[in-house]
Amino acid sequence: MLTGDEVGQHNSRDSCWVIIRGNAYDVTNFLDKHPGGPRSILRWAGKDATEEYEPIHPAGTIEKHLPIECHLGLVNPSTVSAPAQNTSASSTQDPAKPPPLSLCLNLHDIEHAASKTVSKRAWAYFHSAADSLASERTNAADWAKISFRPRILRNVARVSTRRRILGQAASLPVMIAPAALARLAHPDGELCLARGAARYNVPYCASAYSSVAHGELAACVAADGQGRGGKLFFQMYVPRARDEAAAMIAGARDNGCAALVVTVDTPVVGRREEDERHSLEAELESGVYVPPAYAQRDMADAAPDPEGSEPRGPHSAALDWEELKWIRKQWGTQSGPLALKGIQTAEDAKLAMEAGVDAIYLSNHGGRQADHAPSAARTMLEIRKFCPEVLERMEVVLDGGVRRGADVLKAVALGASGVALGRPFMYALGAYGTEGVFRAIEILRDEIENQMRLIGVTSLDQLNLESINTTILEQELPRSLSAFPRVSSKL
Ligand SMILES: Cc1cc2nc3c(=O)[nH]c(=O)nc-3n(C[C@H](O)[C@H](O)[C@H](O)COP(=O)(O)O)c2cc1C
Repeated sequence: MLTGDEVGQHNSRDSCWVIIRGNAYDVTNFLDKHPGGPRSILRWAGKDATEEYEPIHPAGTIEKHLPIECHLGLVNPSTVSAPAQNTSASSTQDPAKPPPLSLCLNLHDIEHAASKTVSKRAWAYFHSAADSLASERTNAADWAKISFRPRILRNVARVSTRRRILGQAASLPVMIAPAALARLAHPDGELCLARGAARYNVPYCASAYSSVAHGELAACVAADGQGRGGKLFFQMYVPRARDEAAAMIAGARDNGCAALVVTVDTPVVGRREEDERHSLEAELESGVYVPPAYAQRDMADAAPDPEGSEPRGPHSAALDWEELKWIRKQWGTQSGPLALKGIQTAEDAKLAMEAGVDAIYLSNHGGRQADHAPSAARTMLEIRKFCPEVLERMEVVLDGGVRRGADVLKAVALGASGVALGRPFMYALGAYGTEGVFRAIEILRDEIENQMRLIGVTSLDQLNLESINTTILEQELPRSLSAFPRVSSKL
């Protein structure tokens, strides 16, 4: 059995050992492969890193990524000193009690409860958006620019909210968007989302960076013990190495994921200043480096790229339409649809169609990637104006700034089969765990049903462009695009 002192001697970039759950690991050769960058590991070189590691890594991560010879064996616990710096920044404990869940009447109330109760680190990660925050603000503002054209006297005693999303039956036109690292805010993490998906039969698109193992999520989504069940989709960030990408795709298939959603708006991670600021402030306060939950900055200490100046982020910045063909082949056509997440222009929607993709997912990543990016509502209208054939040939889902049942219905009227929400579900699980996720879905369900009655529709397929007024947003669309020379200026 090793001692804490022995491990402590390997505390540098040249020889870096860490202790996790009582075992020592040699991570020297893994430093530059770590998706979060080497610095966040080096901070723990020679020490017990369990507290930092636990909330953000799913079970089995070490076994998957470290060759067996790097597993050094047990460390005598009586020889290991407690972590010197237990910064409140990394705490997942919730110091304040949220108000009773019954007082949350809408998703904004849940967000408010989360802002008071989740750790500062989790809040900074969930809440942050890129640069000037313009993309995030546009998302909310653009839903408000669309109004309804309510019809009356239509017998709306019974309404149906059923929908198919990425090929799967769902009880609502709602999907849980991929969002990473939920265990930063709650010990059950993404399991809370999976339970919500199972109970209410809505799809859950699990993030590649889920802090709960995908196998566990798949088992949880498949049944909630009462004969209900949802569907799990897998969101993939394409890694640099093809063998890693192939393993991810095979894993998604093995776990029975019913769709592969490839995120294409993330050649580098957006500059999320709230997240970075929290990390810097926590570092100042504690005197030790506190990594942002997830940011490009942490890559600064990675070894230089021998090939030149390609960004050192965790995802492939070299991903292109050619590489997509390879992904298409790996996933095949039997396992469910392949969707591209992060489409933001009519041109790329058309290219996706020509590339044989089954569905597009309009998104600016909740305003966390490109600054001044268009909202999904705007992109949808752009597609309708310049290449409407895309909507006949491919399913469209979208997200960004959706906070009300009315927003969901506007998106459906624009042509979306499903509408995803990211932050609201993270806030819900952060403040209230699984019950919070249940409540968030119930709020959306009630708002959707009520609004359907108030605008005179009894099923979602009755919604179309005549159900809404998009004049304000249309005025902000590009007048012409060289890729579509023969398009009229009307929708
Ligand atoms: C905390 C957080 C983590 C996220 N993680 C991922 C991810 O791992 N993969 C991904 O494709 N998108 C990710 N996103 C983006 C969401 O999938 C989604 O596009 C966005 O949250 C939608 O905007 P909304 O938060 O306004 O609903 C994340 C968003 C948040 C807020």
